[in-house]
Amino acid sequence: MAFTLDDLDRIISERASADAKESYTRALLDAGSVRCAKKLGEEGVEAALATASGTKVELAAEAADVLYHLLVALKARDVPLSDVMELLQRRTGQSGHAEKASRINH
Ligand SMILES: N=c1c2ncn([C@@H]3O[C@H](COP(=O)(O)OP(=O)(O)OP(=O)(O)O)[C@@H](O)[C@H]3O)c2ncn1[C@@H]1O[C@H](COP(=O)(O)O)[C@@H](O)[C@H]1O
Repeated sequence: MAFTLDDLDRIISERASADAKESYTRALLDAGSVRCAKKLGEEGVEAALATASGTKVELAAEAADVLYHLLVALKARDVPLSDVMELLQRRTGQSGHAEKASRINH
């Protein structure tokens, strides 16, 4: 079966209770949400650079880093992945242009 974001999220939740010496995830969470935010920002920039001028392999690797660090950031702020997926699901009925207009008008 294909590996999913839910699978990665589950691993991150499990590793959150590991020892920080053994788990990069636990070490990041111990360092706090500002450190998680910094890593997410760095990986986002690296993914953007790879999108503009990297190879497809480089972009795939940077995208993997972004997804991992995004899930850790959500964990650091106690935002369940299911809340994010629910928002995305609600948006499926409309185009991106209509979704943007609805945010601007609120
Ligand atoms: N998917 C990932 C994953 N993707 C990226 N990374 C780490 O994210 C970091 C990327 O940051 P950089 O490239 O800037 O590397 P760095 O300079 O060493 O990082 P820092 O010292 O700045 O934190 C690297 O250390 C990567 O190893 C990940 N670390 C963990 N996972 C998953 O999380 C699971 C649990 O990991 P642990 O918590 O370490 O057991 C693993 O089994 C994986 O499934």
